[in-house]
Amino acid sequence: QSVWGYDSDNGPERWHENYPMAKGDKQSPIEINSKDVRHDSSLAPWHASYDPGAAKTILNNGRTCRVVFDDSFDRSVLRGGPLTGAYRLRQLHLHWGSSDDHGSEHVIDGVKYAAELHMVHWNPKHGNFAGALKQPDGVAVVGIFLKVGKTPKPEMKRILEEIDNIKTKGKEAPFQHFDPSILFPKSRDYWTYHGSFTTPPCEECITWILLREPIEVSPDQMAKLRSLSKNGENEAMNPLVDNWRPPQPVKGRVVRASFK
Ligand SMILES: COc1ccc2c(ccc[n+]2C(=O)c2ccc(S(N)(=O)=O)cc2)c1
Ligand SMILES: [Zn+2]
Repeated sequence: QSVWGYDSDNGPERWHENYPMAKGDKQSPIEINSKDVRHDSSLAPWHASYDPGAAKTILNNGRTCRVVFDDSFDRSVLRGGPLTGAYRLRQLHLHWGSSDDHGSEHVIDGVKYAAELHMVHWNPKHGNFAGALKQPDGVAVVGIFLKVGKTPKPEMKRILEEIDNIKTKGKEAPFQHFDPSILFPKSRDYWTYHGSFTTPPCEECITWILLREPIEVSPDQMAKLRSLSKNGENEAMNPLVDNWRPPQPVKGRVVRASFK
């Protein structure tokens, strides 16, 4: 069974063969065009209250670099914005390109960012993550765009320093005392719409909250991400890059903005 990936023989164009939801009408990512966005003054601000002690490990699963958090109780939660109730932070991960001019999954007015960071939260009213995947209000993902610049955010350093310990697929390292809210940009402005996981099985259970202001990373921080391998330690190095799904059909969905 050909496991899904981002190569020509198992990439986004073929995911629907094993994961039919990939052809649904609420798929993510999407291209956001400001002219089609509707400012919604009733949208509340969002709030994250994360416990740095909830961070557990960082791992390379051959498709992304992921930081995992303890989500066994309401320890690190996201509230407000378009959400009802508190959603528990489960993991964060990234998508990036082979060069700085692309790599993000969502595209804003034609702009592709070098990378996109996803903070994944789930709604505990559905019992557990697996249950939440089956609900339209099951999951909330905060998306932060990364652009390459000269004043990199020092907080990204922490994640990228760990990269040396998880170079190959399957490698995991302890990653503790980390509060991911330090990665948030100054502005709280966001777009929100209903969509799906951007990886198989592509369930349509996600309330997306995309932050308007990108954060900056340095060229060598991007090079660090690109030094991860898709393969295991006893296999040939195969750079883990271009792990992004292209924009999917909007199909009449409305993207709302918290800002004018
Ligand atoms: C059974 O084990 C799993 C484990 C993880 C699963 C998953 C099903 C869907 C998404 N996930 C994810 O964790 C996941 C995948 C994609 C995204 S994304 N890129 O933020 O849409 C977020 C979260 C099943
Ligand atoms: Zn993602």
